[in-house]
Amino acid sequence: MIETKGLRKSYPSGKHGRAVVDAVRGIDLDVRAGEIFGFLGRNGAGKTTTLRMLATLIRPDGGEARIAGADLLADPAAVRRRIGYVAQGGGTADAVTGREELVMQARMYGARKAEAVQQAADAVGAFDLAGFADRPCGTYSGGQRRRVDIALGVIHSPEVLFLDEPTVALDPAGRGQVWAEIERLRAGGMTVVVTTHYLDEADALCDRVAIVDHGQIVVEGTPEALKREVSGDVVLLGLAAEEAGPAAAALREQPRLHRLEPGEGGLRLHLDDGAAAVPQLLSVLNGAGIVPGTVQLQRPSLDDVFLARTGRSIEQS
Ligand SMILES: Nc1ncnc2c1ncn2[C@@H]1O[C@H](COP(=O)(O)OP(=O)(O)OP(=O)(O)O)[C@@H](O)[C@H]1O
Repeated sequence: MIETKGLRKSYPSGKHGRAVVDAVRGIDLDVRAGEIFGFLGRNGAGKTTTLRMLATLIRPDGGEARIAGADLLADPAAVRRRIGYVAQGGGTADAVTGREELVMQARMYGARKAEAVQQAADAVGAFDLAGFADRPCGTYSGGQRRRVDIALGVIHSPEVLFLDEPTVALDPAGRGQVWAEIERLRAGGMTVVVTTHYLDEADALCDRVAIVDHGQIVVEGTPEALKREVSGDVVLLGLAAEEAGPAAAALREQPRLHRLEPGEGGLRLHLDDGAAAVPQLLSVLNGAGIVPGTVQLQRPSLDDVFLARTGRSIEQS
């Protein structure tokens, strides 16, 4: 549905604009129809610039892209008709009601007056906006406003929707509502590309993700596959202080074990395939007369993937 090759963009920077910032340095993407694709990266990694290029808002300096069958550089107007774009922070005005915004948006896409009113009414129903659609947008909660933003982005039934940080600054309930809408759109067959730096959300909701760093994709895949590639799980054994030494001695030769260290009221074991290893560990400990008070298995998260692939956590700029 979206294929890009070597997409790049630089901006002039410095006092006289002579220096350049290479914001996007050659991005290859292959987003499939009907998937939620997550674009993950730190502030300044190049996510917004990439999205804005794909949404025809800025022209790439180089590379090529096809979106929903149309060529981005040769026929941006065709691309524009087939996509929706919701900017970071959206575009609603405080004094205007959600319904009025929806009608104006439908008109902008060429609908006649009556048709636009009907499309706005349909959107109010589909996005469950009836409770507030006739109040000015300035009175909405963050989550309500974002739902109106998304409804505006899809008023013309695009094939692809680009969402830039749709859940930033929302409380957990608002984030949940926004993701529920995104999932509903996907269930209706829409392809959704979303940037976020909430890795837990991306893990739970994206079919595939790409991690972007310094304007380039460093890795791409399903959250599951990426997490599997980060070697090893962690098993935490809760042990009495006097048991930790003998337990460490008994476990040191375990085949799947990479590292063993004291930690969190017992021992912390780094090993492959923790779920399979746990019964064996318990049986070895049992043989040494030790029964751990607690056993906890920690699988790698997308944060671990991010750290392993970029050398820093997503929170560090
Ligand atoms: N109009 C501009 N002029 C100059 N530099 C820019 C411009 N827009 C973006 N940049 C720079 O390009 C780089 C990439 O910015 P971009 O906004 O794409 O990153 P991002 O990953 O979306 O970050 P964020 O999550 O903070 O929005 C940054 O170094 C940014 O400062």
